[in-house]
Amino acid sequence: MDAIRIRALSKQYGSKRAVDNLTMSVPQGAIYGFVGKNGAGKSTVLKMVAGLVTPTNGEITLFDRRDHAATNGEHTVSSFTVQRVGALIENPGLLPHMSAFDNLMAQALAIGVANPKTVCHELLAQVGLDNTGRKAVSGFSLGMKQRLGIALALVGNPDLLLLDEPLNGLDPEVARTMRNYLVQLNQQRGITIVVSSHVLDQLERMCTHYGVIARGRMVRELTAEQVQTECGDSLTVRTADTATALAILEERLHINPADPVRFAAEPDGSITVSGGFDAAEVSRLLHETNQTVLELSTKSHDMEDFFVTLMDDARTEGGR
Ligand SMILES: Nc1ncnc2c1ncn2[C@@H]1O[C@H](COP(=O)(O)OP(=O)(O)OP(=O)(O)O)[C@@H](O)[C@H]1O
Repeated sequence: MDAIRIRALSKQYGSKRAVDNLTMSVPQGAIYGFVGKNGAGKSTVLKMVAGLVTPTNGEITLFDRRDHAATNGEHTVSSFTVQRVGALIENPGLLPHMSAFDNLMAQALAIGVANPKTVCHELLAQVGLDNTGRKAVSGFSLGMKQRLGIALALVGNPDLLLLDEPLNGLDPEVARTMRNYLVQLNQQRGITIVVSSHVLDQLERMCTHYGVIARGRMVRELTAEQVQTECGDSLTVRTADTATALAILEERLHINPADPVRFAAEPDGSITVSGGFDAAEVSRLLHETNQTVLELSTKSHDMEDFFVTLMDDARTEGGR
């Protein structure tokens, strides 16, 4: 089951189309990295999923319940969404003169949580803020505020957590602790988490799935395994006779079932070999079959480059 399924979602602000016919699927149990440049539309999508912004058009289904739909500007958010979705989007909405505990209590009482004191004490301990006592939130560091923001989003014990750039501005050590905490929430409590970021590095070590958004459109969704495969090494083969070389490689190259070899004939006449290939075996095969080899070179695909290319993808559409 998908925790979130979005079809043809759009949001228009005056003449600005912030989200444009977007499709998105977040499997239940995933940690979904929502990647895009500043202004790509990440926050707007998350706000629509959380019911904070009304879509101009489209359909949002949460846990197979389509009670969160918008057509021609009409929008309803059910109590189901309010109860099952926790969100930290842009400003955590903290009450600056109150303590961390009182902030959590205010939220717990507002949404009618059972045993609010116990729940709030437990959450404070989980995010490492149980030693802050009566200290007002206005004196907290950014990292402490972000952690409190996450605790606030968790007060209602949601099944889906939406976090908009939660690691921004945190020093690397705090960001690492936060990442570990999110993975723990996901693995131990089964919470599906969507984390947006314009910095891939922040997501790399925790996500099971990725969605890349550019100019309000979903460019591509892929699993962490697919990213690994696409970012592995590839081999460029250029021979005097591309068609024959391709046929020989496809027929005779040893295929590893765990990481099958893939071939692509490129427009410039070269062949790209990716997956679990053995460059020495390719070379030997071409030599044995008397192919005239003009080029045989390996290329490493950097994950950062891979995502930056995807994030830039919409540029070629010539804007909107
Ligand atoms: N309330 C609004 N009124 C008008 N335009 C808006 C509004 N909210 C967002 N936009 C515009 O919509 C586009 C998408 O914004 P959004 O905040 O969703 O992007 P983002 O990917 O979250 O970027 P960032 O990382 O900078 O927050 C931007 O061009 C933004 O200026």
